[in-house]
Amino acid sequence: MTQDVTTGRVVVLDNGEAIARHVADWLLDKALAKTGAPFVVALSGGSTPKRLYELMAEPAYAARFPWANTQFFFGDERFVPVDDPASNFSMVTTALLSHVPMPPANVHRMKTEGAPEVEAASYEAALKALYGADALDPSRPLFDVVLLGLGDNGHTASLFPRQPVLREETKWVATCVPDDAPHTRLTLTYPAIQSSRHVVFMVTGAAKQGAFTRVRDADPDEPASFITTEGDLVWYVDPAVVG
Ligand SMILES: O=C1O[C@H](COP(=O)(O)O)[C@@H](O)[C@H](O)[C@H]1O
Repeated sequence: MTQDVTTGRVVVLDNGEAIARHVADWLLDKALAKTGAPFVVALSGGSTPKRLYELMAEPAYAARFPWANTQFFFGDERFVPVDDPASNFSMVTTALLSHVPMPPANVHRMKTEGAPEVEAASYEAALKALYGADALDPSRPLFDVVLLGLGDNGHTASLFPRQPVLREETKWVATCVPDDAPHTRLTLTYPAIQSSRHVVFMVTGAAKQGAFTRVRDADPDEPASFITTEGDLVWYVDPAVVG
């Protein structure tokens, strides 16, 4: 089922498994179609993306995916040690990276060893090095795909309600200290996410219904209401999300 909403297109699939399988197939097609330049993806944390990563690690899928031509960045990270269970990098490593022949140099984790502001600046420098410029050109998006989730409280990546990072117009990567969730965060900012060919939200479960409804109604207090892209934006949700 597809329906129009304020922000992007909404596709309702049966459950998280169906969403993960659909996005895995779609991502493989996009990756194989990208030739002559790296396929650049910003990965999300979260439970539904985790199943996507597990599917990508399956041998039949992994054998077809162009790992060497792909660059993985992260949309956000909790400022915890790299092996902490709360680390998005740790989750992606366990679900995917430890099973596939991805060149380590193609995986760009958000580091948490130094001060948060220093690590945010360092990550932005890595993105700029890949992009080959310090200014984003709308005709040449930074990311092929940005994967995103939606928190119960309306956050996406680590763009949390009421936080100064929501007003960031210059930086590509910034810190965020949520007042209603644990851990300082590093996150892509709105301008960096906007510099994309595709934004894909994966959202499941009744707990997300309230936040999703508010985003659909363009509630200005929901950070996800302001996600934009130079390309197309799709919300993959299950029936519990739309209610
Ligand atoms: O904190 C985070 O949560 C969001 C949503 O995760 P979910 O498990 O509730 O779907 C996620 O998109 C983000 O990457 C993560 O750091």
